[in-house]
Amino acid sequence: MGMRIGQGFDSHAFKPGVPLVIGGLKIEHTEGLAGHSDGDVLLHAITDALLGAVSAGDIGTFFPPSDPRWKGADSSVFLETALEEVATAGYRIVNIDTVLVLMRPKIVPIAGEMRQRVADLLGVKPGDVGIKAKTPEGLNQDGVAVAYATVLLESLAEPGEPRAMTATADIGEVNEVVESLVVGVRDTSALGRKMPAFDTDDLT
Ligand SMILES: Nc1ccn([C@@H]2O[C@H](COP(=O)(O)O)[C@@H](O)[C@H]2O)c(=O)n1
Ligand SMILES: C[C@@]1(CO)OP(=O)(O)OP(=O)(O)OC[C@H]1O
Repeated sequence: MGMRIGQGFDSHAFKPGVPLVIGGLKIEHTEGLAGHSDGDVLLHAITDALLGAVSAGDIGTFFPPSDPRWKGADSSVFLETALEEVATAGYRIVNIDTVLVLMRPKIVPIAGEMRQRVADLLGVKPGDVGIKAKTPEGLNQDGVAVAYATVLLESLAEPGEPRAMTATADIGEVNEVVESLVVGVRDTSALGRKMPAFDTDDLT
């Protein structure tokens, strides 16, 4: 069975006066994340992990930060495109694991809800989504939220199930091919090459 792995990373600085959105969830907090879009650091990392797994580029190649269409955009739009790329390449998600690195807010109390929301957006079961969080202890990055995502994909074709192959051919063309093969055999002998002689006496 064909498997593919992808990884994604993103970071956004905290900024007062904007809503905090992580993993598609609006979270009650004093600040949000700065960004051209809604700044959803987790969905951006997952989007890149999915695109990377099928070698389809990255979030910026599909949605350049210079394009005004993505100003304030809901990041689930980016995720949808990545999911389409995965499906077009012939894969589906096996599971996804993530790490959020941020000082505040505490993620564990809302991790279950976030897992459900991310699973819904990805079209997978909550049990196939990992949400973990760490503080940026010793990194001097208290004003930043960072996200890492890893995704495992499997081929849509069942193991051992050959891909359907169909072909049509004109009977005239088939006859021509058969004839050319027969002529080819004749030609071989005509070139004077020794043909293996089959003698029943060789069989003991
Ligand atoms: N924003 C965060 C950060 C951490 N947690 C939880 O706290 C645990 C300990 O984190 P350290 O960085 O101090 O090792 C971590 O394992 C999480 O369970 C959190 O919920 N939200
Ligand atoms: C999501 C996009 C969309 O304009 O912009 P941002 O919201 O700034 O997010 P980032 O992860 O910095 O860059 C990727 C961009 O494609």
